[in-house]
Amino acid sequence: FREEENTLRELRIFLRQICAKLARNKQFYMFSKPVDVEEVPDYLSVIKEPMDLETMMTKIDHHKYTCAQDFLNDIDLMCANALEYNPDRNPADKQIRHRACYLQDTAYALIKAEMDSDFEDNCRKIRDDR
Ligand SMILES: CC(=O)c1csc(NC(=O)C2C[NH2+]C2)n1
Repeated sequence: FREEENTLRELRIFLRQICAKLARNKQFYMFSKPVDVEEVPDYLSVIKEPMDLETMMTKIDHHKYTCAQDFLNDIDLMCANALEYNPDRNPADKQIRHRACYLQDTAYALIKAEMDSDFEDNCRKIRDDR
């Protein structure tokens, strides 16, 4: 199982690079840390499972992701949360929804461009066998 641990270590290194790149983008700053309930008091009454890039970086370090799709599932959650919490037609909501979709597409494109599909297939086999 040494090979499996080597594969998962390589996955974590790769996902940290993706996560850091997304968190560096100023357009995604509202996704970079958990929503501050002081600033947005009703957030947790609307969004049952919050997600953000800092939390995702911690999940990488805690070995919570065994394949890229698990990571992308949290990206999808973060995006869905933003669309749910910002449904109105006003410019502020529209901009946050646009940024959420842009973040999601960027994450998928980065992973698809830089990840070998055989590597991801191997990771999913490790996940499914566990
Ligand atoms: C992370 C996220 O989706 C978020 C943080 S603040 C916010 N929305 C607002 O502050 C108001 C604009 N209409 C509500 N959405």
